[in-house]
Amino acid sequence: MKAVHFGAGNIGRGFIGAILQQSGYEVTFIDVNAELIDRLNKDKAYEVVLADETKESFTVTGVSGINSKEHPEQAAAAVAEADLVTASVGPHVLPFIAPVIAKGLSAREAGSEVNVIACENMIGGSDQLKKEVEKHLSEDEAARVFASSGFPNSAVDRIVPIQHHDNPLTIEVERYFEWVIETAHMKGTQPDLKGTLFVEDLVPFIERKLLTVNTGHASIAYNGLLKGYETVKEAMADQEILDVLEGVLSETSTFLTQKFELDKEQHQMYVRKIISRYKNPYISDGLDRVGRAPLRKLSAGDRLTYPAVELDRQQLVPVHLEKTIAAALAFNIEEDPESVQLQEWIAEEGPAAALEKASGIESGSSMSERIIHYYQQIK
Ligand SMILES: NC(=O)c1ccc[n+]([C@@H]2O[C@H](COP(=O)([O-])OP(=O)(O)OC[C@H]3O[C@@H](n4cnc5c(N)ncnc54)[C@H](O)[C@@H]3O)[C@@H](O)[C@H]2O)c1
Ligand SMILES: O=P(O)(O)OC[C@@H](O)[C@@H](O)[C@H](O)[C@H](O)CO
Repeated sequence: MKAVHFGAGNIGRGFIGAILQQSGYEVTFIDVNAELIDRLNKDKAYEVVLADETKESFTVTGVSGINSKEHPEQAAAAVAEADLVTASVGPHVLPFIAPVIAKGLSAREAGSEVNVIACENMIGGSDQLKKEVEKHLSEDEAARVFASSGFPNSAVDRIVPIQHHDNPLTIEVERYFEWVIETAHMKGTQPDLKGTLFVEDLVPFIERKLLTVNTGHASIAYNGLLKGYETVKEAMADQEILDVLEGVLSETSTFLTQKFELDKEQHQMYVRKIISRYKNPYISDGLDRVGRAPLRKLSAGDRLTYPAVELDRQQLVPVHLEKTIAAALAFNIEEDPESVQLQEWIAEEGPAAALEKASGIESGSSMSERIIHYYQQIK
């Protein structure tokens, strides 16, 4: 069986590629990073190390790579022959991998079924990828391609920080992982993927994950940076950061347990497990990585604004989410293009207009005023 995975980065190598290989797939990574692709083709294998007291490691073998910047036709040919296509490139990169996927799917043998699964931190990631792919197909081609290609949404959870090893392929990951895949939009036989959960409706799973793991993470990053910390580990040793984190997760818990009628005690256990993962002493994760792409993180359907606006609609004031949104406005990392853009908007138009542009929270609304009040306090 052949799998093609777009994005040979942290989650690609450290999670999805490893699961695919352990499930019997021969994995071809497609990436634009020449160093990674050349090394994959040279070594045909890489090492995954578990970030805990055991430091156990295993080798992912039988892998190769295609540089889609240099060889887009080879990348499309790999998609045409694949039994499964997956991606973890970041939500904003989906439009750039779509042409190759469209070309590959169009070139498949008539009726040969395949699933394309986006493994990104977003709600409806595969739906979004399908929309991007559709832009590169005529109406007739789209009807033919989508009759045999499924785009099941998925939720992926495993903390993989930025890596610093002599071998650029080596990857250190936490032992914990969760990969949930939606069956509703799947074509053909369900793939047999080790340790993966298949569910009819992904919405409760992706929202629970995004609004717990990622909202919590964002609060540690944005509030931690304000206090001069550089890593999650440093920030987690500060009681004030822990208090905001508890507050944020209590607010998203209120939203999630109501919306999905979750058992409160079980959800609390889930929250406690996530907090213990942030405290993993064997992982050093930069707050700049965790807070990266603040415009995406502040956007209306993402981890901060979405739960805050929903709670506000219920006349509940989500103080901790609002304080975290204010802290996100202050995220100022010059290597991060979205941070640069955000700071330009703030400088040119003021924080309330910048907040509205990023999140859709209307300038002059009571929520905007509270957030800007916190932002002025920070400044
Ligand atoms: N790292 C984590 O802890 C983690 C956990 C769960 C989910 N995710 C999600 O996984 C996705 C990837 O995150 P990551 O941490 O692995 O990032 P990453 O930067 O390590 O990996 C992304 C990879 O995509 C490649 N890429 C960029 N443009 C491309 C293109 N046009 N075609 C092919 N490849 C391209 C990059 O070169 C890079 O190797 C994101 O959506 C992220 O939210 C990350
Ligand atoms: O990848 P992002 O930028 O959406 O979010 C940063 C982190 O919160 C994220 O990568 C987590 O480490 C991951 O989602 C854990 O499963």
